[in-house]
Amino acid sequence: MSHPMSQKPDTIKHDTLFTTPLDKAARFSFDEQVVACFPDMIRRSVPGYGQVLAMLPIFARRHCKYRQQGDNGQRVSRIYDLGCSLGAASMTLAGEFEPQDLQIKAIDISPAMTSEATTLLNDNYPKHDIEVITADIRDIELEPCDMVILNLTLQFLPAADRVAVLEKIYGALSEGGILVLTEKTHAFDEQYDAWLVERYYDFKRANGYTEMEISGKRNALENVLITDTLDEHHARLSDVGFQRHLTWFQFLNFISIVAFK
Ligand SMILES: Nc1ncnc2c1ncn2[C@@H]1O[C@H](C[S@+](CC[C@H]([NH3+])C(=O)[O-])CC(=O)[O-])[C@@H](O)[C@H]1O
Ligand SMILES: O=C(O)C(=O)Cc1ccccc1
Repeated sequence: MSHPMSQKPDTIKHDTLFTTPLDKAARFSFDEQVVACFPDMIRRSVPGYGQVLAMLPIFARRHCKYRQQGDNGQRVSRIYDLGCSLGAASMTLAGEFEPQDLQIKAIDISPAMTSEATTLLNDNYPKHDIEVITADIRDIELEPCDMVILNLTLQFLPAADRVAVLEKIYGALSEGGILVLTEKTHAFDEQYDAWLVERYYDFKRANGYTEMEISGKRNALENVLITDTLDEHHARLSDVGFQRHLTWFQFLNFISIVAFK
């Protein structure tokens, strides 16, 4: 399987966003500048990003049982990709399923992201039923579905809004369906956390980021990307009704949980 974002390599810019000193107060935002280098940025900044994506079709194969009614009346599996950015998760799924088997709804609040995601998904998978929607995932209603993907998205919502989004997902999932929740976390223990953060910066250095880029991005993400601990994630999933949820992936401070309906 080719990497989902390797389809248009000539148009992907190298991430140089934090190579020059910036206004210290500048907040990170998913604007056109980030969109242009996003595949490079996320690959170099998120340990295990490609490995997590590659497992999504494998999970879908086991948990999507064509229970939903498609727009044309036939049975399909409906999958939500919430905070889809450029649609990498949707792209990976489309690549492994026949067009008639899936209905994908990919949602992101950033118009710069959804505009580019629409082009990428339509160009690569014109026959698939993929709808890209520009919306806040806190506001939308979810239709009955078999799989929900929150790949590095919940961490960008205000902490107070996270329960309501997860409750909505729990309510929409069919029996046997799954939520895949991937997040950056922090460790409760300060020493473990310091170790993980330092090794994460080593990971970034190994991927070519300089000290200025690392500290610039850290400042820009302050109060924008707000991490929970792994325990907080599991407690919240229990609170909204999920009786079974398992950490299936961890790479430094990045984790992925599967929650079973
Ligand atoms: N309230 C919101 N509603 C909708 N979208 C939102 C909201 N808040 C933030 N976003 C969107 O969540 C995405 C987070 S990136 C996801 C990567 C992708 N899942 C991937 O598999 O490549 C992760 C990262 O950059 O670390 C951005 O596109 C935001 O616009
Ligand atoms: O780069 C970081 O520090 C991260 O936590 C990952 C990331 C990747 C892409 C956008 C925002 C955060």
